[in-house]
Amino acid sequence: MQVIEAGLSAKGKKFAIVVARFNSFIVESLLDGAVDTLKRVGNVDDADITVVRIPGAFELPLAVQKIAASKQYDAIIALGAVIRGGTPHFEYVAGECTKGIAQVMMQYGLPVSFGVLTVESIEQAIERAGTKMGNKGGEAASSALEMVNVLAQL
Ligand SMILES: Nc1c(NC[C@H](O)[C@H](O)[C@H](O)CO)[nH]c(=O)[nH]c1=O
Ligand SMILES: CC(=O)[C@@H](O)COP(=O)(O)O
Repeated sequence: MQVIEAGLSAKGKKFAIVVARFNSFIVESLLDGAVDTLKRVGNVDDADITVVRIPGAFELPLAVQKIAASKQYDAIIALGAVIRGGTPHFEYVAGECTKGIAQVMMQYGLPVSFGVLTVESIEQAIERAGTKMGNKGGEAASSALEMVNVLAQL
């Protein structure tokens, strides 16, 4: 049996983090978690991390696509927070964001981590942005580190 798996150290690799500004009080904590994981777990240098800010989760796929097309990065981490309101708006924003990011990942064969919260309430968002349910930005960064290293072996 051959097993291909990889660690998380990715010194010398380049990462772009795309940050949606909508619900920024949550997303900034996801960004903190992602940067901390890249540096502390992945040994990634500060100079190898680029942060790109955009308006909202709906814009994430286009920004991610443009970054992937630049061929300057080994992985992209998409961060945002879509919080359900009183109308069906949530379904459209979250749906297009998810679908679009997945499409870019497949189109370019580049790891794109999905660090976008899609939650029912602000409380659920807070829990996932560095409190009792962990930090989903950090988890997305961890997935990006692992995928960069796994893909290098395939
Ligand atoms: N409601 C949320 C949005 N809405 C804004 C859209 O993402 C987009 O910026 C706007 O429609 C202009 O194209 N964005 C989030 O990130 N989170 C939300 O909960
Ligand atoms: C993404 C959303 O659902 C939310 O921000 C929009 O709120 P609403 O549905 O109350 O307009």
